[in-house]
Amino acid sequence: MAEAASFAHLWVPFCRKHDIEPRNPESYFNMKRDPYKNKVRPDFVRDRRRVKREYDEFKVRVNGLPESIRRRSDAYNTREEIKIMKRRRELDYDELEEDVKIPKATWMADGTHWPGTWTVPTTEHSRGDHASIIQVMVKPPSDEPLTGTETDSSSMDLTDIDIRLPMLVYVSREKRPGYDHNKKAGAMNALVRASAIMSNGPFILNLDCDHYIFNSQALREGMCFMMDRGGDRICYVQFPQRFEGIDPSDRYANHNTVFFDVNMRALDGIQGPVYVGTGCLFRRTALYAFDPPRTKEPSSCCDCFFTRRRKSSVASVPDGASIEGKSVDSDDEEMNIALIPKTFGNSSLLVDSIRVAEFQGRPLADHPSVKYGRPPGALTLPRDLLDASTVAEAISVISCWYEDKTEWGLRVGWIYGSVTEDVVTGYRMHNRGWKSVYCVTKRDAFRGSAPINLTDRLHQVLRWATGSVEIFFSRNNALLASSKMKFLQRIAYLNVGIYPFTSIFLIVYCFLPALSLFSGEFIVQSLNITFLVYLLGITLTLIALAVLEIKWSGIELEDWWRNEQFWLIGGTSAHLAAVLQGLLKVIAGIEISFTLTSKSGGDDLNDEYADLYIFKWSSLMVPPITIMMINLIGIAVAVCRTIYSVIPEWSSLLGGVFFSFWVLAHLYPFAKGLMGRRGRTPTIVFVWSGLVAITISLLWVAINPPSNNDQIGGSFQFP
Ligand SMILES: O=c1ccn([C@@H]2O[C@H](COP(=O)(O)OP(=O)(O)O[C@H]3O[C@H](CO)[C@@H](O)[C@H](O)[C@H]3O)[C@@H](O)[C@H]2O)c(=O)[nH]1
Ligand SMILES: [Mn+2]
Repeated sequence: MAEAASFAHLWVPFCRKHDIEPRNPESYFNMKRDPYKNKVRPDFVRDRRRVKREYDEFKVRVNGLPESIRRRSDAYNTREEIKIMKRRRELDYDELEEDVKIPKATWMADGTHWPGTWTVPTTEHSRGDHASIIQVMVKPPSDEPLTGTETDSSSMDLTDIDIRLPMLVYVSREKRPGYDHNKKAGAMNALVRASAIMSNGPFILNLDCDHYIFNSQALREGMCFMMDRGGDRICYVQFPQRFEGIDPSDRYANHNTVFFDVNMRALDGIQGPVYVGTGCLFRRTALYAFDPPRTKEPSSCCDCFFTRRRKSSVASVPDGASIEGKSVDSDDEEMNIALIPKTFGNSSLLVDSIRVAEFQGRPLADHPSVKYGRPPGALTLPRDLLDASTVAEAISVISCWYEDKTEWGLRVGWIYGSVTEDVVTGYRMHNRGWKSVYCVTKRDAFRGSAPINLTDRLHQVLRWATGSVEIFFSRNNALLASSKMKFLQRIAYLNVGIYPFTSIFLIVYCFLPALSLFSGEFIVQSLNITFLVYLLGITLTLIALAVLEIKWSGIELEDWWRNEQFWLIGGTSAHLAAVLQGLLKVIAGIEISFTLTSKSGGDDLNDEYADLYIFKWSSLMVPPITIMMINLIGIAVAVCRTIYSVIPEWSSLLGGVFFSFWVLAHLYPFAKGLMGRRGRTPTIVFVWSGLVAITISLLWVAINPPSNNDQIGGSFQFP
């Protein structure tokens, strides 16, 4: 972090001077595009060369860190040992002659112990057992712009360039064995509290560790929504997730275009997109579980804070002053103060910051229609300097016990207890009546990496589906939504909870064509007019839906087809597993564990998409493999029968085989995934699925022996 912060002092002014995009040095320097296009400043070439060199040196230093930290720590540890030995000798202990045992500590450059995990982990210095850490890596900037100067030829000319950097703070919350740290949601909540005390920005951008900013102007676009008239009723602005490093054919629908360019856009027209965990700009007070302003029933739920807040802040410019001394009705006030530790915990700095954040997040009162606006100039007041006591308070709010007996994770902040904490967190806000906005920028706002091999992708989908099943069986089921949630939004959230259950029907549909080939009977016994009309109606609706989806969203037909394919692949494997796991959890109370989705590292220099071919066996693959096998066997059996029958009915065979092919076409990417790069599929896969397929086939034949008429494919005939 220190290395990055120091590089930033050169990098950020460089980006500002020459309008560099993206502002991620790694992807900027690896861009395939001509870096000199549209660049006119004559010193660009020199500056770029200089920065590139610094960046390369920075990378090499970072690579050398494990080694240099080890050497430094060894030196310090030896020094400590010598010190102790000397002291012993002075105290005449030398006859004991025993070895000095001191822990192999990891040391920082300033000669102190690293508070976090040590290279040789010990108690209080290991993963899951260490103190809170807050390090201010870049100090808060000045309030006034600070321009650079013209310097000697060796470095950059920064005249008229604002060289300020935003404050950068490293935060690692306290971890102790025996505490539930609530994974990402817990981490986010610690960050929300620490930042409330240290900077208290009224808006919070949240990015995953595998995402970066691709468009430095995206935030402004988000802010436009927040600051617009009525923008104070927006809880968050969600940007689409875009991915890099995905194989050009996007075999496993990693881009998720149908979700991000159809579903999310559609939701934008109702109450707003769901929160998808990253690339999201939040209003801080919405995270604090307040209702949006101007809700019809002000004291409907337990949000007494909001009532107080509104009453007291009509004309005041809060400047971090404490709640006391405000002209509010005293009864109300007492109740609220008593409630605060219960909701937000025992930090008065944190509680005081809430009102400031609310005030600063309001739209500018520059128009009569802006209610509770912020008077112009209110934000230009210089901010307080960071002092030691503030940092100490920030450290205390990221301790393990801080959330005890508070509402963090229950009502406030990111919600705990779900593997898809994001959906639940957003749902709670919509449920309070907040609106969200979907912001699709012309140039991608953020970009991230996604798991591109089959196994990791399936596990990712499994985790999402598991989260959905959990939501279905929890109080966050949209059936129990409040009246503040719009009707169609409720349907959408209901769908989020229900979709994994469709896997049950999907599985049946995938087996039916094969089974009808085995039995020689079509699924439908008699094709009457009513049935055909229904069938036609449904088919036309589906086609119309697809056409509209493609037309409105502007996605490619290929994207849509990939999505259909992966819907079936995920549906028959991950969704089914999620439903089973979810039922296990609800009925038997057996907990689910999941692993962090692995990233496409791109270590293989020869093949950019080497990860795509990684194959790890997973039991999730059994159902799709079985479906493929059975359908293939079904086709083979039907073809044989037709060939050897007295009067071969080719058209009816075609009718039956068509449906099997339809299923197989969906599973094609999956089959490709199984093959690996050079067909290195573990034999176990085929042994297992072969066994399962044969068992099912035999069972079917035993239960339902084929009828004697040689009509394979049943009475269904193609014209
Ligand atoms: O114990 C944990 C696990 C995860 N994370 C963070 O969570 C992010 C998401 O994890 P990842 O393995 O990348 O999962 P994805 O499937 O790529 O994530 C999607 O789905 C998650 C929940 O389903 C959301 O939290 C993510 O924002 C969303 O991008 C990571 O980047 C981490 O920053 C933690 O902080 N602590
Ligand atoms: Mn991710």
